Amino acid sequence: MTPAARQAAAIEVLDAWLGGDALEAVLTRWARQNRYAGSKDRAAIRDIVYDAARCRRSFAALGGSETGRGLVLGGLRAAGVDPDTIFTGERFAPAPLADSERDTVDLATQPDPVRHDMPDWLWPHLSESLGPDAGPITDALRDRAPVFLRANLARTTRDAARAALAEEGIETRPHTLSDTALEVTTGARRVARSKAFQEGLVELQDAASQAVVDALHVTPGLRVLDYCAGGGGKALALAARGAEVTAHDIDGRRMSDLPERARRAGVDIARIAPGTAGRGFDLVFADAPCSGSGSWRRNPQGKWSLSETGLAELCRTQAEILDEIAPRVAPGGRLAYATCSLLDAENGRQIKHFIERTPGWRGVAEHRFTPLDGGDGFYLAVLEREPSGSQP
Ligand SMILES: C[S@@+](CC[C@H](N)C(=O)[O-])C[C@H]1O[C@@H](n2cnc3c(N)ncnc32)[C@H](O)[C@@H]1O
Repeated sequence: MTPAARQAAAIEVLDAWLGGDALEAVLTRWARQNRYAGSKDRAAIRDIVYDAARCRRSFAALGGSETGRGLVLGGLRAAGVDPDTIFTGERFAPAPLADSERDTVDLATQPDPVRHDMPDWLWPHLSESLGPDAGPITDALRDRAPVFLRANLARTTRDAARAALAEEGIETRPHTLSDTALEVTTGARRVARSKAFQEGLVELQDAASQAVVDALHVTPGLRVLDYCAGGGGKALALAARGAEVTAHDIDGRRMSDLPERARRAGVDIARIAPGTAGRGFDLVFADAPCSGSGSWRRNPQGKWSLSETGLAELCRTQAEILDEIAPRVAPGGRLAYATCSLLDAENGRQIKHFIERTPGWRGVAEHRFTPLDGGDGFYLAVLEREPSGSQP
């Protein structure tokens, strides 16, 4: 496909997305209906579409309309590409620009939520949560996320994993966020098929997600309940550091890949049915459901689908989860609460309210990671239960 044909395909996909379909579903459908497109074409179209989804408002402003055509036009202008080289009207290319599409705007004159690609209602929450960093952090969410791997300490070291990947042509560099983190610099699309991955030397995991696990300072034999285990990314990292992990999730199906992932990683993780978590754990960890605002580089749809009522609902669920897990911590043990959110309502404020309403707990550590550190945005609070705590 020519560059112009790829942009035309992206216009079609974006129109379907703006019409309400999920981005991944539209991309899959487009590929099925256009089998002539090779893997390089599909990857290029995907990149165009995801860039436009991340930069929806600024591209729409630059392109003059919030349509697939407007987003693609705005994206070309943002990248400094002359749109007339793409909008040629030749076979498979988008139609030439109309006069009305030749007007351009200066992004610097646009309101903050447009310049930083955020919904209007969310901007005050972000400003309040991030202060003067709101602009730089939300701008970082407009970029593509790097691909990070976690060296699986249950099987190897970071240096050995790096060397094994390099033998397969996958180049990486250590990342400062975690002593297990590797950032892929070449060959990211080959990782999942590589021998190093298949043999469990590495896992795909964001670097800040790894840093969250590091900050839990797990020691071998520590009894950990991962209360919101989901696909098990953090459960696997905890087990690789020697913890005795019990994985729980309100939706047991979300943990269905965990046995296979644990086998590949060479670790044991006990899975329990929803609602059957016991008590007396040294550490109870809740990687809570959240807005996902720290990971909107990877899932840009999230920032447009989150609503004020949706956020309030998430905050209620997070408070309930904190109340559910607190009694499961042994006296003198720890509770850890994490989100991949940048919003104080889901993070510090949530913990402040928990400590206010729950006797017998004190905060011992708090960590905040933002995309400016390289990985996704994450929040972690670690609390300690008093040895003679008044919890039931
Ligand atoms: C952020 S994801 C977990 C990601 C996972 N820890 C990882 O590292 O791959 C949050 C998980 O919380 C689960 N969840 C939502 N509400 C819950 C609740 N009330 N109790 C337990 N789990 C819950 C969701 O099903 C989801 O799998």
